[in-house]
Amino acid sequence: MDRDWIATARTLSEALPYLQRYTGAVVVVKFGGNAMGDDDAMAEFARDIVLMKQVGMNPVVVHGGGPMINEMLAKLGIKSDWVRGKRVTDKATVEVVEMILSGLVNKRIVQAINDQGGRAVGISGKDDDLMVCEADDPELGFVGRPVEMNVQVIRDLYSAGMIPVIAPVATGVNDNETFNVNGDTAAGAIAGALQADRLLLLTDVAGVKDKAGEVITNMTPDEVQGLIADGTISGGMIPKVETALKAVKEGVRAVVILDGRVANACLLELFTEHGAGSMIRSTMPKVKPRRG
Ligand SMILES: Nc1ncnc2c1ncn2[C@@H]1O[C@H](COP(=O)(O)OP(=O)(O)O)[C@@H](O)[C@H]1O
Ligand SMILES: CC(=O)N[C@@H](CCC(=O)OP(=O)(O)O)C(=O)O
Repeated sequence: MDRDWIATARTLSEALPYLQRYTGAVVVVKFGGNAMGDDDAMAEFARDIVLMKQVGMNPVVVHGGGPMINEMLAKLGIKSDWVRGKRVTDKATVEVVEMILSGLVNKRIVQAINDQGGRAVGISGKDDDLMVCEADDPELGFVGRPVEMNVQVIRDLYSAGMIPVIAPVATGVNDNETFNVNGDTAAGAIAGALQADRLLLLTDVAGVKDKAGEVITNMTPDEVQGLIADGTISGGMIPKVETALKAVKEGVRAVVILDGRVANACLLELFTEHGAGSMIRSTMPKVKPRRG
C-alpha cells in the first residue's frame, strides 16, 4: 500500500471504535468512470474494498463507466446526446452500454479485487432480476428507472464471503428489454433496498462545494434542497445529490459524496474522525465526532 491507512487515522486507537461500529455494516460504494483512473488507482480502490471485507463489513460495489462507453461509441461512430445528466440511449447504444459495463468494466473491477485477495463476483441488474426497470422518460429511449428491486442475491453473495460488483444494466418489466441505468441511480436504489448503513458516491471532486468553493462536510436534506434552489449545486452534481436524498429517505443511514481519486478514499471516510467529502443524513449527531 502506498500509504499506511492506519497512519491516516493517526493511531490505531482512533480507528478501533470505527472498526467495531462497522462490523457487519452494509456499505454500498459507487465507483464512477471518472474516479477509476489507471491500473494503480484501480488496485488501490480494490485494496480498500478487500480491507473493508477483511475487517467484517459487507462492501457492495456498484460501478459506472461513462467514459469507457464514450470511447467505444466513438470507435463505432455512434453519436451520444445527454439530457439532464443521462445518456439518450437507442437500441445500438444500449448494446454497447451492456457490452462495456457488464463486460469490460465489470470484469476489470472483479479482477482487481480478486488480485488483492478478495472474492469478487460480477453481476448486472439483470442477474436474478436484481433491478427491474421501466423507461425513465420517452425522450431518453432505453434509460431505466428502477421500479422493482430483488436484493436477496446481494445478501447471499456477501453472506457467503463474496464481494458483489454490480453493473448498472437492467432488465425491463416487459420481456426482452434491456435498460441503461445511470450508475448513481442504480447505486442509490440498491443501497435503499438493502437499507445500507452507508452509500459512498466516489466522484472526481472533493465533495459538494459551497459558493466559496469550500467542501461542505455535513448537510441535511433541507440544506441540500436549498443549495439546488440557489444554484450552488449544478450540472452532474444534481443527479448525485438527488440520488443521495432519495436513498436517505428510503432508509440509508448516511450518504457521502467524496473524491475517489484520493488514495484510500473509502478508508479515510470510514475510519477517521474527520471523514472525507460531504455527508448527507437526515439528522446530524450533536457532538463530535461528526461521523457516527
Ligand atoms: N456545488 C458543487 N460542488 C461540487 N461539484 C459540483 C457542484 N456543482 C456542480 N458540480 C459539478 O459536478 C461534477 C460531478 O458530477 P459528474 O461529473 O457527473 O460526476 P461523475 O462522473 O463522477 O458521476 C463536478 O466535477 C463539478 O463540475
Ligand atoms: C443513463 C446513463 O447515463 N447511464 C450511464 C451509465 C454509466 C454511468 O453512470 O457511468 P459513470 O458513473 O461513470 O458516469 C451512461 O450511459 O454513461
